[in-house]
Amino acid sequence: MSGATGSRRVAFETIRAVHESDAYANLLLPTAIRRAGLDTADAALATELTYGTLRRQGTYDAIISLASDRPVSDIEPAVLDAVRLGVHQLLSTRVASHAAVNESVELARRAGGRGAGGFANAVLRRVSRDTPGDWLSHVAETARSDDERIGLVTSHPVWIVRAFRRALAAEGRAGELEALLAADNASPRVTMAALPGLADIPARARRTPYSPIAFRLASGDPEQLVSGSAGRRRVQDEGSQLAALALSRVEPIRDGEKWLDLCAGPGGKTALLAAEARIGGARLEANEIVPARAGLVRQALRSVPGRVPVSELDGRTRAAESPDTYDRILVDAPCTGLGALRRRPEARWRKSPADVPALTQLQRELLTAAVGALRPGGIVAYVTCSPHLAETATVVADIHREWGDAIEELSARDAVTQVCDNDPGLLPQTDGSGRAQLWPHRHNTDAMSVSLLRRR
Ligand SMILES: C[S@@+](CC[C@H](N)C(=O)[O-])C[C@H]1O[C@@H](n2cnc3c(N)ncnc32)[C@H](O)[C@@H]1O
Repeated sequence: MSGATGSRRVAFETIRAVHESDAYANLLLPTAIRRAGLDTADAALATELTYGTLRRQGTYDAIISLASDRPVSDIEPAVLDAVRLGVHQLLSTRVASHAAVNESVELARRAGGRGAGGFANAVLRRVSRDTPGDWLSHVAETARSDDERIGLVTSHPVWIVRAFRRALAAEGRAGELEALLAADNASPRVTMAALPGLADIPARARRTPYSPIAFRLASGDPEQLVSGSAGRRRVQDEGSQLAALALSRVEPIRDGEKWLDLCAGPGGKTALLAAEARIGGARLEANEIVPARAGLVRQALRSVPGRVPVSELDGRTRAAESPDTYDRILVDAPCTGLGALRRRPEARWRKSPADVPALTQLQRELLTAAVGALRPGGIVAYVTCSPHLAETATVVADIHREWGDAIEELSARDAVTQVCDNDPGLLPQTDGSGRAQLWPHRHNTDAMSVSLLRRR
């Protein structure tokens, strides 16, 4: 199977797996594309259809509900996915309408029989009669509040709209909310890192504005570059690079320093810290609670000469076992991941506000355990791939309350800025903290938050 039909089938089956078995599109898609034997152009189409349909599902469901005159919860899930895929092609791609409709009708018919095909046909023909702009207006009219309108039009759950607005307001930029939400709906370019001291940025690559080790390929397959360099050139978001470098370069490394990466899986930042430690003469250790992910950390570390022990413990226990030991600790905490919605198309529909309290409790416990494992003078970087204030500013404020004068906050904004090739223009936080917040719409990175705390 190949061609546009093959692309649509791969997209449909991937979307089904995401909804049926909680699969991750970014993990499933490469295998599905390989199995279907898609060429580069068809693989790109399959990727766009899968990611676009999943990202914009909130908006499309509102449109389908209007066009079919029934709530989407009343539509058989496989048929609904076929219709969503059709709506995406009609409203957000240049795919010819007849192809979008006919192939989605066929997918719906195969999934649910002749009646389902007829239903999909009626809904998609109704959708094809209005422009994308008209549909956004129709959907906006159904909203009961301004936040709901923004959520429906930009395809974000309302709680995420609100969390983002608060995080932007914490630097006086609530007015950037719609730009941020729009950035979440665009496909990010693949960013790579050349591990310091082990690989150079390839001559044909384009530099990115901030990280001194980051680049993007104008053409070619990033995975080939990764395997061809034995992992010394790696795929890594520029924000993740800056978070790790902020810790490793916040001050000169003294020979023999002890470093710990407490929540290391799958090991992207561990590999970078290992390369930095190797240059500066520090000794890195890593820890990851999930054994399979600890395996990925070991794999990532193969690209860096030298031994980095990887333990598989709860980070709270791991840190508590080594009081007053480390000079630098990275706590890249488990979080909602709201800062990486561009790259994980289904993520916004998987998390809920109910997930936040348990995560923030764990984040506080990991961070306080890490502070306890620092030597006097040692520094912990508390990093989240989320701008949600409950996971960022509030966790750090709680740790300040707990540790009082025993810790001081360093300026993570200065530390990140110092590392950058160009000034990222990181904005001060209204809470007066030194926290650095990166943003997809401003920096073209994930929305990483970095705080640096020194133990006195
Ligand atoms: C945000 S990810 C870390 C990403 C990683 N630093 C990188 O750059 O590749 C957080 C990790 O923490 C792990 N984790 C969750 N709970 C943990 C705990 N209690 N102790 C240690 N690790 C934990 C998760 O399995 C996950 O791999």
